[in-house]
Amino acid sequence: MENMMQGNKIRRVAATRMNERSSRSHTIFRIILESKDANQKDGPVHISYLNLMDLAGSERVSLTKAAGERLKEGANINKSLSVLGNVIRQLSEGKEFISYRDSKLTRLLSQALGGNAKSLIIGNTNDPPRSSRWSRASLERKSKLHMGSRDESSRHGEVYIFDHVFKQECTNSDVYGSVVKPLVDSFMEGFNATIFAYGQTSSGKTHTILGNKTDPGLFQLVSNQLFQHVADQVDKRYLIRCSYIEIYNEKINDLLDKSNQGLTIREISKEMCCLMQGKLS
Ligand SMILES: Nc1ncnc2c1ncn2[C@@H]1O[C@H](COP(=O)(O)OP(=O)(O)OP(=O)(O)O)[C@@H](O)[C@H]1O
Repeated sequence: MENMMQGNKIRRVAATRMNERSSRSHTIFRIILESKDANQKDGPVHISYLNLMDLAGSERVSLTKAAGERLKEGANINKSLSVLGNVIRQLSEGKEFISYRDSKLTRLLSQALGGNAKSLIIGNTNDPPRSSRWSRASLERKSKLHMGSRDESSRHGEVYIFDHVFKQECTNSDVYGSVVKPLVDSFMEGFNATIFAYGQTSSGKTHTILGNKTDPGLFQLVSNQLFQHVADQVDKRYLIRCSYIEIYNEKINDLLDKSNQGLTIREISKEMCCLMQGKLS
């Protein structure tokens, strides 16, 4: 936890007209869980990944009045979010070719988005919203119409289905209990999972992931559940590894080690992946 907080100090943030501490990079906090049967010395090792993503917010220059370096950052943020949107659309339409390689963000997430990996997108919205379509009142009203379980919003032929719409006064723990915990349960059962905080600038994405003393964020809540689970499973042995990186202007920087900047992505074959999971040995 302390390392994570240290990492946040070197994450790129800057003041814009929309947010005094606006994230200028996407961050990926990744937990890798390795587990094996405590009674089987050479038994298989199961590996699963959980990514907690604090995406930088999409920006409109007309609102942020960005110029110079801020403008360049904003352009990179918008471009990578657009690639992420394309990838998610291609996956949901079952396309054969998925354009993972169009941005560092999607390259790093390729294993966590495809296959039988599970994803959850938490859409944060501003108050007042930039568009009435995304106002809390509008979403809450529709949520009530749909008995609070699923919500649909349709305009220009687009249909959005929400698992849940939360009220303005809800806490990170409310979000965690309703929609995040089931995903973390799957992760501990061996599925790869990714949770995105997504939305416009200054809509509270970083607050969702990091929280504060009175309203702990998802990072703290996931860690609590994970370590409690590990402590309860006496017949299993676990290894937990973490990484915390940012993608800033298409450059990957290690937030846990200041000297480790401009990292390159190395890909491993599917066979090697299976070997690592103890399926072929
Ligand atoms: N639910 C909340 N409770 C209390 N404060 C909040 C909440 N959501 C957001 N804030 C506050 O609003 C401000 C903007 O939030 P935050 O920085 O999390 O937005 P963001 O979506 O990550 O923005 P950006 O994309 O520009 O980085 C911060 O000062 C944050 O502490």
